[in-house]
Amino acid sequence: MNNPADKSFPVTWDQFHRDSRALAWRLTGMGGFEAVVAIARGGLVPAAIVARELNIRVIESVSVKSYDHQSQGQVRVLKPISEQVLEISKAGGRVLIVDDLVDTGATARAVRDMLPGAHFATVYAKPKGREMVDTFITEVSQDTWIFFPWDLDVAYVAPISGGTD
Ligand SMILES: O=P(O)(O)OC[C@H]1O[C@H](OP(=O)(O)OP(=O)(O)O)[C@H](O)[C@@H]1O
Ligand SMILES: O=c1[nH]c(=O)c2nc[nH]c2[nH]1
Ligand SMILES: [Mg+2]
Repeated sequence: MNNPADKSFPVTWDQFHRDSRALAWRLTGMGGFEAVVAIARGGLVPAAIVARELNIRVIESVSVKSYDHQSQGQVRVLKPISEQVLEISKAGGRVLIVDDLVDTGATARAVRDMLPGAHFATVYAKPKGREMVDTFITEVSQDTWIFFPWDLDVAYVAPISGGTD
């Protein structure tokens, strides 16, 4: 179980695009990947960006859910990986799994078990889960909650001094 995080790390669309591109750069030269598996929903956005940069056309998704707001529960698989992509991996083909972040590593562990030997990449990583990931771009502390642009809106924020004017 995760405690609600103390710190927040808001990410804009520009920053997320830049960080996802940086992930693609880091993955170049790691061998031609035949397919990308995006962990929906958060992994869909970086997977699209990475697949575009690395010219990968076979895109699969696996739907895994474990959080209600900031509380973690059991990892539930709502949509499995297709036989076609499992076969690519079993035949020795390189498969790239992409997610937006790894936190406790529970999601990554569940998906890794489905695709042993695949390369696992995330844009962000927290310390508890980073060992589960082969490649990531930015590490944040465990007590930080990352706010992704698709979960945000532009809103008023009170001054740092606490005053209202
Ligand atoms: O390392 P963990 O502790 O397992 O946490 C990381 C996972 O949690 C979030 O997904 P979530 O299950 O909230 O679903 P979503 O992608 O649809 O937002 C995030 O996108 C990762 O997939
Ligand atoms: O939007 C999110 N931000 C996070 O830091 C996080 N950790 C697990 N799941 C998460 N979702
Ligand atoms: Mg997710």
